[in-house]
Amino acid sequence: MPQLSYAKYGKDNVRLYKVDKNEKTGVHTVIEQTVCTLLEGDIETAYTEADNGPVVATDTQKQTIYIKAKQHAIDPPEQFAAILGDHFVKTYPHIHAAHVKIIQHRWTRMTIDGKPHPHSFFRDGEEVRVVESVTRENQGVEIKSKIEKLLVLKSTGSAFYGFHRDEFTRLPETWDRILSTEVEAGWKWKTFKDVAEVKKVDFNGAWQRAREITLKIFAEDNSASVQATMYKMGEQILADVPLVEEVDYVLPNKHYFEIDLSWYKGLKNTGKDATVFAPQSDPNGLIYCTVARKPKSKL
Ligand SMILES: O=c1[nH]c(=O)c2[nH]c(=O)[nH]c2[nH]1
Repeated sequence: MPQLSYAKYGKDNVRLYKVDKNEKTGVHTVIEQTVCTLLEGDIETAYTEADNGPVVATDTQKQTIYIKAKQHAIDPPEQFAAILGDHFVKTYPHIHAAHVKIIQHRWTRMTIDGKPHPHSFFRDGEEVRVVESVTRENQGVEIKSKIEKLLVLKSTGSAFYGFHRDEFTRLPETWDRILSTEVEAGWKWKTFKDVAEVKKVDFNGAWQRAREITLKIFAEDNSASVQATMYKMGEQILADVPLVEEVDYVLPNKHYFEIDLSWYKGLKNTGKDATVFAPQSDPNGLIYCTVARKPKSKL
């Protein structure tokens, strides 16, 4: 006899825009997000007995996002996620957990004639700021903040040598290579007991710090490998943001291949003479790591 072993449901891809208009200065500040809410609880009969009684409609969840966005700040997104989660578990006695994911898109203020423009913005890249939260009834809120889709490249300052070699190995060692990746970085906060506790945290400062650390270490580290460089990033974020328990990175290694052009009039384009490369879309390396304060388990 089959049984429902797990269920959650909600509304995904709820697009949200909020503007703050400073009446005194005329300066507008805009935030655009894509929100997902998913609810868990005593909802089995909706699946097993076609009973819609316990179903807080996904449309209701969407309307709730709009109303709460009007009533509260939506920035920082971590705080807005906690407000939404708290609402769902407190309003509906049969809902015991609320998952909220918020993707915050970039709208960067334009500089016109050397001055910040009061109400015009541009999308400076596909990078997004992401928040994933789970609020559980009487158990507080777990929050993970993330940077995703931050594309970076360095044209030197990266090596890869001394790796294991056997009969399957073809890759030559290199002491100078191009390093490029699309950063996915996440930092998991300690569990907060309620929204009041969440409101005290400087999430925007932490996001800025994590981003600065990622870029600075990427640029300045004389990289021995993706693995060694990403570990340094994780260590530094843990050192700088005390409320963070764990940092993880997922970094694809986007390869740039040398092209031998010696067939054409002896052109030199390899080793130290390499200037024209072939960027590869696939396959790519894919390197994960999680850096925690206390050792939990061996890899
Ligand atoms: O930084 C790297 N790590 C690897 O594990 C690896 N493997 C590989 O082929 N190139 C690289 N580069």
